[in-house]
Amino acid sequence: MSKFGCLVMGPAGAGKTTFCTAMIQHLQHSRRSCFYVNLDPAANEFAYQPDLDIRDLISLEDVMEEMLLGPNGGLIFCFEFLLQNLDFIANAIEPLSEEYLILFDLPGQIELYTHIPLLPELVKYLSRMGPLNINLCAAYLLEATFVVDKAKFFAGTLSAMSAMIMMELPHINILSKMDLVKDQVPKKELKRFVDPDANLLDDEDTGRGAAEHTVDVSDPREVDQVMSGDSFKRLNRAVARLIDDFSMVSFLQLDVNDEESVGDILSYIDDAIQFHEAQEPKDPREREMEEPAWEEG
Ligand SMILES: Nc1nc2c(ncn2[C@@H]2O[C@H](COP(=O)(O)OP(=O)(O)OP(=O)(O)O)[C@@H](O)[C@H]2O)c(=O)[nH]1
Repeated sequence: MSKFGCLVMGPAGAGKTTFCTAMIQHLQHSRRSCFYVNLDPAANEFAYQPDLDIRDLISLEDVMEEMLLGPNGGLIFCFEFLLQNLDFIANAIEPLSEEYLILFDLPGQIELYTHIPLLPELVKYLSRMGPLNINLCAAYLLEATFVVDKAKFFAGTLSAMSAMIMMELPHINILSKMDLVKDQVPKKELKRFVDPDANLLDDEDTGRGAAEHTVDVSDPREVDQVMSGDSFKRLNRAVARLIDDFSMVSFLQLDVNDEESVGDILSYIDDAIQFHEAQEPKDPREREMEEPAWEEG
């Protein structure tokens, strides 16, 4: 029997927990079952108490105190500990039927999505490749307020791409907190961020025609000059073109105060994990054939 889930990812403060809350409410209104898993060992408050909470296994505060680690080292320790105690997740999830949507609320430390292999290892365990056999997708949230600063927006887009490459899961990118920008940024302009358009950066002074110069990276003054000058703008443009040329990233827009917007995102999640197909009644023999064979070790 398959299970269905969504990993909610994104930088600190992107609105992951708020999104999970809105999604739980929407699922409840639609009479659908939801299982909410908090995987952030530093989380504080929740509108909905998680059904499974990593803090019942290990808390970041205790780790930092006992191991004399900072917040980032502490988080890595917590995830390593979770990976050594996967029964903690399995015992809670194994009994769930395929009607449940399992929401995993992840921490906001960006390094988890960029260069530390802990999350891919967890994904492998949870997903169809592993014993829990969850049809998983990833929802990556980026704050819509980033559209005001185009370089920041493209840097955020790169982090979303990095997560896509690391997780190898069906992936949905979401511009969160749309309520904060929809009255400030014209709809037509916003559309250019939804399917990122490299020409956005051409709208600004891009320093075309600046003299080519090899930078001495050992000289902080030269590096400073580059980061605030023409080379930096050219680098931004090159990155934006790469994203645009390969149509690598596009965004859905989320306004958590608008039930329709939350419902639209849920439809994309359902499609990505093929939720509705699994709810159709099946011939028992067909069901048996679909069960993947998982071998221990
Ligand atoms: N206006 C507005 N504020 C939001 C929205 N979503 C989240 N916020 C606010 O943004 C802040 C961070 O929201 P969270 O949901 O805690 O973000 P998070 O990504 O879970 O944060 P971390 O767990 O620290 O990574 C809170 O103050 C929220 O009230 C939104 O859609 N609109």
